[in-house]
Amino acid sequence: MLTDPVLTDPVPTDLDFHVFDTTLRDGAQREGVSYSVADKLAVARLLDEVGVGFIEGGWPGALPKDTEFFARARTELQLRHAQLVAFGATRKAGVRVEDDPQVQALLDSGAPVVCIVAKSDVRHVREALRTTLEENLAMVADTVSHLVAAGRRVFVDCEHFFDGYAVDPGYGVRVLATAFASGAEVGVMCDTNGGMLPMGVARVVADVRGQVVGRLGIHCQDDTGCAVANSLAAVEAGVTHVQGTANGYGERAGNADTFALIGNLVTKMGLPVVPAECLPELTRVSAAIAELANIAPDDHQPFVGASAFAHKAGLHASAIKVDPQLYNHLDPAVVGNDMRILVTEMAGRASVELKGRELGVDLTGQGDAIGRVVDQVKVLEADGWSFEAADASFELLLRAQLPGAPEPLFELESYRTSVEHWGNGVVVSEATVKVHVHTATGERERVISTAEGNGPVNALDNALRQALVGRFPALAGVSLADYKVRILGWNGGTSATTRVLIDSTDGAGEWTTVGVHDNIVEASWHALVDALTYAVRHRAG
Ligand SMILES: CC(=O)SCCNC(=O)CCNC(=O)[C@H](O)C(C)(C)COP(=O)(O)OP(=O)(O)OC[C@H]1O[C@@H](n2cnc3c(N)ncnc32)[C@H](O)[C@@H]1OP(=O)(O)O
Ligand SMILES: CC(=O)C(=O)O
Repeated sequence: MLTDPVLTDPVPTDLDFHVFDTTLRDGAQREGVSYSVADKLAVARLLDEVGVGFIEGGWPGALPKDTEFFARARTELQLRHAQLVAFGATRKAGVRVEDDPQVQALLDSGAPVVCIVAKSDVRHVREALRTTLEENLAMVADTVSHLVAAGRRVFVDCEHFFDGYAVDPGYGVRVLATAFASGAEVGVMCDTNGGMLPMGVARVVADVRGQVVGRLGIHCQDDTGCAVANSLAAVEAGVTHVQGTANGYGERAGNADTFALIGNLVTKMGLPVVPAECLPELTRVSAAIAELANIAPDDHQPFVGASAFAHKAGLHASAIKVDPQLYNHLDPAVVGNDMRILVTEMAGRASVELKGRELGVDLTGQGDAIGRVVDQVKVLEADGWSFEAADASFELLLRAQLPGAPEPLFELESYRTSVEHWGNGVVVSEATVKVHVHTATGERERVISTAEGNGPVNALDNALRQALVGRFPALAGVSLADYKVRILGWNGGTSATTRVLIDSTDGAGEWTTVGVHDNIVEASWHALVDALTYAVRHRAG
């Protein structure tokens, strides 16, 4: 019997339904992903926070890292909701289950649940396993009974179930029936090659339900882009165990996305498959796992992406102003996400009003100013400017149209930058700025400042901040965090319109500004001036 359980009893939902996450097993089969054991432990903790019932941690015995993961999980993982699952295969053909080291490693892992993969397509049994259909059934029966006798809960992943069903439906059903008769708790129908569509999945699941007694599950790969839809169709047809991976990471095109599955099952199908308090964790956990996997988050991912509730079109904004539900399929807060309004060339007056609200700018009675901002943004965007990612530049532009708008921080007399390549291979930039700064007593003071930098923009930034810091001390704590350049189109020769985005930080927060010009240094200058102006007006004290 199991003597050293890894986990405490899970906190049940009020529904008999399994959400089974395989980020750490199938998700790790995605090209480019390689978790350390510490990463795997961190991912497991995060998955537990979204309330999944089962976390498949890997294949102990096959991968040393996974063996270590299960060993460390015994002392380092305290999960509140999930049970840990060890993945493995049925015993080898012609080998006694007691003598199969791969099966023994599953027991040694200490995981309270074991999920074994079994062949359920006659072609795979004959061609890949090179054994008989009867021996494959014996492999399933022996492995399941052995693990159950040792006190494990056993789930069986029936590989290539749907493809096999098209060739010999009776055999896949026999594999499921054998698994259940041997003590398996779940028989999972796998769309291993990911070639199914929802209609086909629903048909097969409904057909199989009438032929076996036991909990059926679904595992879908995303090769047709239908993994989530296929899984939901299977639920509709009667399965009560769904497998997915965080952000849909997985072999080839990936798996069903656990977060989209949970979002849809709870909010669209009315199935409380995770504890209610876990649902708002989806967005945070999705981003944190992307970080650990070292994959840039997909902003457009349903439910949890940064753009999942971002509205660009003016007509959308005008309806959202009346009622956000008119253009949102869900209140974003339900899954821990936020609605955002984007002000671009596609904006109308309502977009600017809502953006103003988001930025904390009071636009009551400012109809004319709002109209001027809409027009100005359209003209600037036609010239290559983009305020979508540059909220700080937009806020300065907006406030400049309001009564009592503040004076610029300084007037520019001139700036100059140079790049020197010294004989020893060192490249140094220098910049000089000449500005007129308004002093506290209202005088105009001419300041000339020269500074070096590792590039012309860095030198300009240093020289300008040096010129202004005496008057605006908060600038001492401001620095460039990121610098992005986009060439918007060649005008011939080396001339092109260049858009520069600058992220600045004062240690407590970040803000983004934009500049556009044919000359990259001048484009950068615009973005720099906005960055420092924003720091003085909206970050200082
Ligand atoms: C659909 C899925 O995603 S299932 C998950 C697949 N995951 C992985 O393969 C990742 C981890 N895999 C590994 O580390 C290795 O492949 C190992 C350790 C499992 C096996 O490595 P090796 O012993 O070198 O074998 P190899 O990978 O070449 O072949 C797999 C063996 O398992 C057998 N096998 C395949 N599926 C099953 C099964 N369901 N039940 C029993 N045996 C199986 C094959 O017949 C083959 O046996 P053979 O060596 O006697 O010909
Ligand atoms: C088990 C599994 O990962 C599959 O069949 O795709």
